[in-house]
Amino acid sequence: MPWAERDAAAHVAVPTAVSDKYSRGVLGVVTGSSAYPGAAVLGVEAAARTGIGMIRYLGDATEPVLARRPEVVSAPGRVQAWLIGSGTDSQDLGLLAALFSDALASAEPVIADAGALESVALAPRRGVIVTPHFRELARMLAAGGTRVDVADIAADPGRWAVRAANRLGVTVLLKGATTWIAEPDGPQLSVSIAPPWTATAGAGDVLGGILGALLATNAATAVEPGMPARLAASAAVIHGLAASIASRGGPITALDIAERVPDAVRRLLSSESG
Ligand SMILES: NC(=O)C1=CN([C@@H]2O[C@H](COP(=O)(O)OP(=O)(O)OC[C@H]3O[C@@H](n4cnc5c(N)ncnc54)[C@H](O)[C@@H]3O)[C@@H](O)[C@H]2O)[C@@H](O)CC1
Ligand SMILES: Nc1ncnc2c1ncn2[C@@H]1O[C@H](COP(=O)(O)OP(=O)(O)O)[C@@H](O)[C@H]1O
Repeated sequence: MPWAERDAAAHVAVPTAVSDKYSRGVLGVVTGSSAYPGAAVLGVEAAARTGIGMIRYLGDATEPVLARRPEVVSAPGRVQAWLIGSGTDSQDLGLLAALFSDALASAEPVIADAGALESVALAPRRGVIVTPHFRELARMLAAGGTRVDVADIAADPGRWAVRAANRLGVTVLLKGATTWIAEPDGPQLSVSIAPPWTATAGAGDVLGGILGALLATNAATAVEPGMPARLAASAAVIHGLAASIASRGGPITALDIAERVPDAVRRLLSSESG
């Protein structure tokens, strides 16, 4: 089922007069590495610009993250959701492996991307959302004993997203020109609003940050049946809208997308109230 702008608008948590940074929601972030520090910067930037109470960054790229976003806290503590894995390599995790395991063993919702995808296979549960592209999904399925060519996934991505959700036991957001979302025994959603200029390095890291903010700020309902898929699809709508606003028919960078996220959220909220 296509997920529309009005559907996404209903999943943006708007602060009120009684909100404070903790009641709005805190996102824990374990992303980035010496090989890919930029992925951490992009995810944090996008989460901050989606609207969130606070971000705790606990990965290996603290210096560039704080240089870009001094609002970010690098001390451990309570969080309402986790974003793990963007900009990491599953073969070279070092101390990050334990942080991934802790997040997956917690009760909080978790987005697992890139180098954290393999950790999920060991600990699937409700409230975990994986965000692979086609190659990453093929690798995840192969690790679970299902051999599939990347070309086969590309030929029928919607069906593979549903199959993967049911086989892996987690919500799958499969990235591409159309983003397909499937929750085990739950909603099957799709979003096709991003312009092809979105196919650029780091755009997926930005999506992870947007989704992290939506999970943390909707913490009270985020793991209820159907909600992981709806929040994931809402993040894809905000991402695609931000990319369209940034692009206006021309080229964009991932950071351009993150910087236009407030405009995308504003547009969703004004169309909802109008
Ligand atoms: N700024 C950043 O820090 C960025 C970090 N990223 C991180 O990079 C890591 C790897 O992500 P990928 O999606 O690349 O992982 P994949 O493992 O899916 O892609 C790598 C594959 O692409 C192939 N490849 C490499 N260069 C190629 C070229 N010029 N032409 C054709 N094929 C080529 C490689 O042989 C390899 O098979 C992840 O941790 C991801 O989060 C990416 O998001 C890009 C931006
Ligand atoms: N042809 C396309 N048209 C529109 N959006 C696309 C297209 N190709 C990729 N995207 C989007 O761009 C992002 C790419 O993410 P990803 O593959 O993880 O790249 P990276 O790892 O470099 O961040 C995803 O949100 C995906 O849905």
